Amino acid sequence: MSTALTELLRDWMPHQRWFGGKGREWAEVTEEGFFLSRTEPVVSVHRVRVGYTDGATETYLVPLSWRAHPEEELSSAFIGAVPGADRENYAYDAMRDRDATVPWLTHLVAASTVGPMHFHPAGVASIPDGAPGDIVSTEQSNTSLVYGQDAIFKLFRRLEPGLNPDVEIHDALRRTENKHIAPLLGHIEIDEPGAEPATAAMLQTFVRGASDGWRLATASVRDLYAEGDLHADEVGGDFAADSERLGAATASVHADLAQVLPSEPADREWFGATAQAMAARLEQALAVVPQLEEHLAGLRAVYARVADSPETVLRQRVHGDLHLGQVLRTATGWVVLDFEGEPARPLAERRQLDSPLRDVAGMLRSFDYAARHMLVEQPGDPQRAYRAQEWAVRNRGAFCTGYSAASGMDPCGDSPLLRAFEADKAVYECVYEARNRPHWLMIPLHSLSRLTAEA
Ligand SMILES: Nc1ncnc2c1ncn2[C@@H]1O[C@H](COP(=O)(O)OP(=O)(O)O)[C@@H](O)[C@H]1O
Ligand SMILES: O=P(O)(O)O[C@H]1O[C@H](CO)[C@@H](O[C@H]2O[C@H](CO)[C@@H](O)[C@H](O)[C@H]2O)[C@H](O)[C@H]1O
Repeated sequence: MSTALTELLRDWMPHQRWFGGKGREWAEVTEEGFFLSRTEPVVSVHRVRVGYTDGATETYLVPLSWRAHPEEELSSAFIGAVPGADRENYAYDAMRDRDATVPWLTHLVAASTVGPMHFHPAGVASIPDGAPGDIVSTEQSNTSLVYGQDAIFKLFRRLEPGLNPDVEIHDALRRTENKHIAPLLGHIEIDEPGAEPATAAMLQTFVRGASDGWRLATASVRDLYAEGDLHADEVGGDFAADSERLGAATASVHADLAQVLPSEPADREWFGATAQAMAARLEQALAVVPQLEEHLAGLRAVYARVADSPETVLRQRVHGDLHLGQVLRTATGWVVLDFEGEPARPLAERRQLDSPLRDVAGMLRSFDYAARHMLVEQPGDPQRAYRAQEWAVRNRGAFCTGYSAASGMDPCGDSPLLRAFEADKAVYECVYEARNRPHWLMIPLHSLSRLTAEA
C-alpha cells in the first residue's frame, strides 16, 4: 500500500505494548494488506515487516479499520489519515473499534479463506457469531478480544512460521479433557511466502467470573503489609491454600502434556546444552542490562552446576512462561492460560521438549514478584522487605507442596536445575523490564543477588 501508511505505522507501532522491537532502530519497513471486510467499517489486515539496523527482521500483524470521517468516540484508537484518490481515509486500530471486530468470528464459523488467511473452527456451535468483541485491557504481548463473555480471541502480533504452541497444546489437551485449561474453539493460519504457515490468531472459551492469580496474590500481599504485627498465616488474605491448589493444577497439566505429546528422559547432552543456552542468553542480556555485570560470575557458577550434576528429569512439552498473570482462579479451581512460551524466544525453541521444572521456576519467580513489587516505591523499608520475603517463602512452599502431592515428585528439593531455571528466568525478566517497565528492573535484579549468593 502507500508510503503514507508505512510512515504512520513506523510512528505508531513502537508505542504499542505488543511491539517487541522496542529500543531497536528501524532500518526499513514494508507492508502488504488484504481485506477482512469490505463493508462498513472496512477492515484490512496488514503484514508489516520491520528491518532493524542490527540486521534482524520481524513481521507483525496489524488490523486496521477505515472511516471516511474522523470518529470522535474512536479517538483513542486513531492512528492517522492516509490520502486516497479523492479524499482522506482515516485509519484506526481495528482491535479497539468494536464494529470492526465482528468479521473475525463470522469467518471462523464459515471456515473461510481470506487472502492468505485460513480460518479453522474447532467448535462451531460454541462460537458467538455476529457479536462485537471488547479488547482486554491488561498489558500483554498479543491482543485479545472478549466476545460477550463466551469466547476470547487472541491475535498473535508477531508472526513466525509454524504452528503456535498455544494452539498446538490446547488442541492436544482436548484429548484428556483436562479441567485446568479453557477449551479451544478455533484458530487462524496465514500463509508465509517460502515458509510454513504462521498462526495468526486463536479462539478459546472465555472463563467467566474468574480472577487472575497476579491480582489475587498482590491483594494478599497488600493485606499483609497493612497489618503491622501479624504474620502471613495470620492475616485474612492468606494465599497459601490457593498456592497449594495452583501447584496441584500445574502438576495435573504437566502430567497430561506428557501423556498426549512426546516426552523422553533427559540425557547428559541435554544438561550441557541447557547450561550453554542459559550462558548465551546471559551474554545477550548483558548488552541490554549492564547491571547484570555484578552477577556474572555467580550466574556462570549456577549454570555450570547444571552441566556438572545431571538429575533424573523427564523432558516434555511445558508451558514455558508460567507466571501468576497466566492463571485464573474460578469457583471450581485454577485454569492455566497462554501456552505460547516466552514471546521473545524463537518459535522452534519454544516447541522443544523441556523440563517441567522450567514452569515451576517461572511460578516461583512470580511469587517473588508479587511479594516485592510494592517495594519498588519504598525500597528502603526493612519491615516491608521482611514481610515480602516471608510471604514469598510461604507461598513458594505451598505451591511446591501442592505440586508434590499431586505428582508424587517434590519439584523444589535441592535441584541445581531448578535454581538455574529461576536465575535464567530472572535474567530474561531483567531484559523484559529494561525494555517495558524500567522502574521494575530492581525486582529481578534483587532476586539475582539471592539466587547467586546461595549457590
Ligand atoms: N480463556 C480465558 N478466559 C478468561 N480470560 C482470559 C482467557 N484467556 C485470557 N484471558 C485474559 O486475557 C489476559 C491475556 O491473555 P494471554 O493469553 O495471557 O495473552 P498474552 O499472550 O498476550 O499474554 C489474561 O491475563 C487473562 O486475564
Ligand atoms: O505477556 P506475557 O504474559 O506472555 O508475559 C510477559 O509479560 C509479563 C508481565 O506482564 C512478564 O512477567 C513478569 O511480570 C509479572 C508481573 O507483571 C510476574 O508475575 C512474572 O513473574 C514476571 O516474569 C513475563 O515475564 C513476560 O514474558
